[in-house]
Amino acid sequence: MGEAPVIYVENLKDRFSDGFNLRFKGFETSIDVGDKTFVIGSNNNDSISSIEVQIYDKSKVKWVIPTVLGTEPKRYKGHSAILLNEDRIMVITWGSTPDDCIWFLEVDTEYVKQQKKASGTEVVAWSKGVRGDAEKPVVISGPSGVGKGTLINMLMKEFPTMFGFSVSHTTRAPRSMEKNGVHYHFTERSIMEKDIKDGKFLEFASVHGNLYGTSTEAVEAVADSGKRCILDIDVQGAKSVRASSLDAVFIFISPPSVAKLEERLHLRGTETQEQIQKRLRNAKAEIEQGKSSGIFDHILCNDHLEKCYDDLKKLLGLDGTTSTNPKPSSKGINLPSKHAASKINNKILIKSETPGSGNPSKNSIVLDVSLLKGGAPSRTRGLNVYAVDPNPFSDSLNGIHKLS
Ligand SMILES: Nc1nc2c(ncn2[C@@H]2O[C@H](COP(=O)(O)OP(=O)(O)O)[C@@H](O)[C@H]2O)c(=O)[nH]1
Ligand SMILES: Nc1ncnc2c1ncn2[C@@H]1O[C@H](COP(=O)(O)OP(=O)(O)O)[C@@H](O)[C@H]1O
Repeated sequence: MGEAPVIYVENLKDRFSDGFNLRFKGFETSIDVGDKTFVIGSNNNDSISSIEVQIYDKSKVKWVIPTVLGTEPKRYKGHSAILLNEDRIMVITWGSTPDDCIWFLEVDTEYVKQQKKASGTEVVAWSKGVRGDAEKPVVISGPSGVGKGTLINMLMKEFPTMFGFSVSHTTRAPRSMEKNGVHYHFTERSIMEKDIKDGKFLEFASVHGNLYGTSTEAVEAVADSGKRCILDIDVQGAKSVRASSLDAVFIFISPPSVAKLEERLHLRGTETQEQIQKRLRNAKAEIEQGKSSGIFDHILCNDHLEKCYDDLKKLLGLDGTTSTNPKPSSKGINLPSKHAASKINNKILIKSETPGSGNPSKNSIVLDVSLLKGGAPSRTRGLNVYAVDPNPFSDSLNGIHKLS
């Protein structure tokens, strides 16, 4: 069956005595990937920092502190670490809440390779693990004034439990009716630039002279609530999302003519004449790109609003033939607060090590990682969870049943 020990908890201070000061005050694990050892340490006594990563490069005989991208796990009591596919380490935290106990530290995925190349430094990236799957997000692009916001509002009004809007960040000033946190997160450029550098954004672009971007959290919060996420982003942003790990449906809304676009922007009355002219100049390139770049799965012309809305609903399978019930939000995983983990093929067996919990197989859980999807900078979805039937005579994974 090929069960392999997968937790390597060692005292690295003894193993590597090259004078490098390991900073962890709490608990640490190490995992070998190629000629590197990744040491993940939690600082239990520290009120500020929770988890750190250090790398021992055996070929260069030196320690490296990598750039850590993404949102890391919150403070916890300890963890198990398991290498998957030679490119990511599954970190199962002890004593965390059910929705916060499975994490992936990506060490050599495509995303990490790209980031290493771009920064010229050692990079690792966190991605939170989530049970089950989410519906594909819907990316809607098109020139300013074409009617994206109007169409999205109609959809959200008709199907309030089904769709959720990805609230972007922007450095542009709010319009009079816009609310912070609802229409946009209005933010300072320096803060947004730092968050982008820290890997918190799925995509960003400079549009009409302002910075706009979709944070990973904006999209994942909608998916976590069981709703289908809608993104209203420009063509550059759509191109970035297309190249990312997020699997989405891409729709371009085109105007019947540039003259109609101009008329709509004037009637909307939210921009100055100068701003309108800038948006119209950009519109021509956006329409060309939208129609020819191959980014978009569907192009809809918004001439007559009701007709365009009906077409949009058809594309999304909302023409009455499919159920419009929202998917249940992804549930967490109740893990024993202290446990041992081992890997058998694509299954991770987690056994309780909590004193007094009795029969160890009683609290055993299996995480199936064969259908994982996504990854940094977003969540890693597709985790399946099974309970193992209590069986004092067997350590095997026979008799497992899926937890709903
Ligand atoms: N790349 C990217 N573009 C965005 C984002 N949010 C909004 N945009 C785009 O920025 C452009 C300007 O948006 P906005 O200032 O709200 O003006 P409007 O399109 O005229 O209503 C539009 O093309 C939006 O689709 C984002 O998070 N990322
Ligand atoms: N098909 C349409 N025909 C005429 N006006 C429209 C149509 N669709 C949207 N509008 C109007 O055009 C303006 C711009 O629409 P909006 O949704 O704000 O565009 P965007 O979000 O793409 O910038 C709004 O005043 C809206 O009411």
